Amino acid sequence: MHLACRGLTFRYPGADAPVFRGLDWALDVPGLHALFGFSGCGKSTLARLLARELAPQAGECTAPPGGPVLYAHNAERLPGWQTVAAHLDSVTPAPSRRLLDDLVAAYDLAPVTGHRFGALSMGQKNRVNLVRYLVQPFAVLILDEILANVDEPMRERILGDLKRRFPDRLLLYISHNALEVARYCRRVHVVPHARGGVRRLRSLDALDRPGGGEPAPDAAVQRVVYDVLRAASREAA
Ligand SMILES: Nc1ncnc2c1ncn2[C@@H]1O[C@H](COP(=O)(O)OP(=O)(O)OP(=O)(O)O)[C@@H](O)[C@H]1O
Repeated sequence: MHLACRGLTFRYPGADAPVFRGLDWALDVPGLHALFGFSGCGKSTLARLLARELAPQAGECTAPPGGPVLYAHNAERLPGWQTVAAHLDSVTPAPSRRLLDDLVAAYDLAPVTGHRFGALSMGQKNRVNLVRYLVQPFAVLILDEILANVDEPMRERILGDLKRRFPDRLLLYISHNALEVARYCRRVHVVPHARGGVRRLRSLDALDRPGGGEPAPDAAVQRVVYDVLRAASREAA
């Protein structure tokens, strides 16, 4: 399994500098991974390149076999006039019916399935949007700030569930929460801030037990992630 970029160069029309300049990066194990970096470093741009919503000026992205690369983000809006149940029913393929019921229960959406999408809170909308993607066939699902406005216990519940439920598929989670990505993600792929374009990412393995054995305190875990991000950004500046 490989989700990869080779020699990826991308510049927005009219921009002074590229966001990526000859980026080489590969992700070769399934499970829940994270893309982490300061605001504006290029996480969403990379996600859209991987999902082929944007075309690079040079280089390419390759996806693993077994389905499309889907890109879910927190600004997506479903039809406001339809009930949640009607919408989820209409987009769920027959083999995923059971999965849909499980996810609605697990993510605490049962109380709002009879409501119109437009009448939901932001956190409820984002959970419905997430479920809508999880029931589709995919090889890779990119989750860009998909749990924004969802409370902490529910975020933890969902991230734990994603890890357990989809161990053989590739989920790439974009979040600004260092502790969350370090605790839940198999690898954290750190995107440095690089003025002339990002050339490489740093990948950190399972950070929840850096000392081996005992879980490390929250502050220590956060520090590891930010130390790597700052060092990579200094190097790339
Ligand atoms: N449509 C666009 N046109 C021109 N420049 C853009 C466009 N979208 C993003 N950019 C620029 O590209 C860079 C990377 O943006 P991107 O949205 O990928 O960052 P990000 O890491 O996802 O940020 P955040 O964490 O704030 O969501 C930023 O400098 C941004 O200003």
